[in-house]
Amino acid sequence: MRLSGRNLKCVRGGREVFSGLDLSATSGEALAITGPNGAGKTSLLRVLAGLLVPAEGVVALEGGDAELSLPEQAHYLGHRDALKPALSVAENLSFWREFLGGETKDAGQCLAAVALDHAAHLPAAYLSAGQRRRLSIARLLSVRRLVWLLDEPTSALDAAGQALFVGLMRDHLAQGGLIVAATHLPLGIDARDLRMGGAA
Ligand SMILES: Nc1ncnc2c1ncn2[C@@H]1O[C@H](COP(=O)(O)OP(=O)(O)OP(=O)(O)O)[C@@H](O)[C@H]1O
Repeated sequence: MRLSGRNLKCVRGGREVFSGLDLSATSGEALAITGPNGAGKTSLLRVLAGLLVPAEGVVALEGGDAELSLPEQAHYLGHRDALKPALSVAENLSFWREFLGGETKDAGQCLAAVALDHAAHLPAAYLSAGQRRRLSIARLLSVRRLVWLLDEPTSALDAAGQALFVGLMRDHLAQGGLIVAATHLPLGIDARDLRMGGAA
């Protein structure tokens, strides 16, 4: 499987954020998108996730499921956690499993994998920032999708949470997944670097 972007151009608010951008990542590989604030890292991830239409260029996924679009085969983890505060931890995960569909893994195991099983019945509104992040990561585990598009995935995670996430990313790559992650911090796994320019 290979995710690629060719000659991508992104315009936001009438201003060009990037242009002529090429990238690729294959199964088992991680690509770290780095660069200063405002360089366009989030914008690029949103283009790959199908949430923003590029002004020029194409995004393609080769070797995936021909019957599904790229967004249907990708998890997009934004830098804000997409959680419903009134629902419990377990209910949030159930919501995502129903919404995303496809092959799922046992919810209890996924919560245990991010060390949140003890909080399954707690409303998401009561979670700390790091716990919210862990619950968002549980979504990646809960519904099997091979492409992980991650925006600052380790933000708010403590040292134990970061170590745990490194293990989960390694497992994902070993199982044929691929990762594209925008980050200001080292990901903790072997990754190719895509450096974006631009000023804050
Ligand atoms: N909805 C929008 N309308 C207009 N401009 C926007 C919009 N969203 C983002 N931008 C602009 O696009 C540029 C790139 O933003 P983006 O969030 O992609 O950068 P980034 O590299 O992820 O930054 P950071 O490291 O701060 O997260 C910035 O100049 C930003 O102000």
